[in-house]
Amino acid sequence: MRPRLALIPGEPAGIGPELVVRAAQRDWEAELVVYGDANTLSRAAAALGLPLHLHPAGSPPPQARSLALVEIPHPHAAPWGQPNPANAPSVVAALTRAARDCLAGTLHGMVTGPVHKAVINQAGIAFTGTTGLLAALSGCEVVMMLANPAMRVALQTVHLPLRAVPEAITPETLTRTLRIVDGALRTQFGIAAPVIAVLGLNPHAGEDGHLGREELDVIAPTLSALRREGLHLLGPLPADTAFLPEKLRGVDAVLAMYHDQGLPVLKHADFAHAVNITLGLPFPRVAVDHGTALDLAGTGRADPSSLFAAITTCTHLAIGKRA
Ligand SMILES: NC(=O)c1ccc[n+]([C@@H]2O[C@H](COP(=O)([O-])OP(=O)(O)OC[C@H]3O[C@@H](n4cnc5c(N)ncnc54)[C@H](O)[C@@H]3O)[C@@H](O)[C@H]2O)c1
Ligand SMILES: N[C@H](C(=O)O)[C@H](O)COP(=O)(O)O
Repeated sequence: MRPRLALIPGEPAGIGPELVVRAAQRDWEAELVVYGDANTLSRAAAALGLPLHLHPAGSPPPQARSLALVEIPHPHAAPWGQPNPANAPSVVAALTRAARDCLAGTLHGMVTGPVHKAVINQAGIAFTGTTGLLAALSGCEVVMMLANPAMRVALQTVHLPLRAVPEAITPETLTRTLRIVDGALRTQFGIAAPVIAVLGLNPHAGEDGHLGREELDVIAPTLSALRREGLHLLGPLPADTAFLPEKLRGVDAVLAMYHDQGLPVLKHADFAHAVNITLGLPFPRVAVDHGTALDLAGTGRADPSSLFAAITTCTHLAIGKRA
């Protein structure tokens, strides 16, 4: 089966459009259908001095390396590096249409470029990220997991202010997260008995309650209950040493309690080849691990490796290969 995947450039003033142009220079195992704005993509191709061939989705490609396009126009041609909130509704519409087509089964997955959360909120659209949008559209509980050749890191809490994190870690939410991660590692990644290393929240995993009680009161008892269900869980582990290479040996994923507990380590280990996978959806969704990089937009200096890894990962997930 040749999977058909949506490819969504994201914020038009960022590096997403030029990364899509870079992807268009290659042959892919999957059929890529861009949900985006032809004018923005053509401007990105001109900025890079690269060819770009687009044809309407549903019609046969007129030549090799032509990308199918579902046209979702942006009302403003925003200069590179200067997002315009007036484009936010069409940015969100591209994500929404692709997700609906995945849910309807006409697409086998979606690959998303970077969006600018603040600009979308400035437009009056409440938006914590594409992951949250997809959870709402699909009615599914989801977990964000980033992965690169060095490690996989899933997040218990994602785009929350730090002060809201402790109260978001409850036996119920932690149980739900760990069941989703364990289930996805088994079914999507083909790992028969996955081992998940669960980090503590506090320094030194709470130091027996002297530096915080979340480990004793919430995390440890939840892990004990889930171990009785057959999950292979380590922890709660002190986060400062959990990522040492010898500690990661035999670990299939790390569960971090909050965004910046886990992601800086993963992005430091290999920013270029990391991807962001949404677990728990009925279709694969894989995103780049980086943001809109407004400082680089239009310069041709943005590295397309994460987008390429996202396309490959989504293809493998869509055809049921181990990723
Ligand atoms: N997948 C996503 O949609 C996604 C992911 C992360 C951040 N964001 C959003 O992007 C916006 C900007 O975030 P930020 O500035 O914190 O992070 P960023 O990733 O956009 O930029 C951080 C640094 O990394 C560099 N960088 C990023 N991607 C690069 C690439 N492909 N090649 C070379 N260098 C690259 C940038 O130039 C910058 O110096 C925010 O709104 C954030 O929420 C979106
Ligand atoms: N937390 C993600 C990262 O650091 O890469 C990113 O902001 C993207 O989130 P969404 O997939 O929810 O847009």
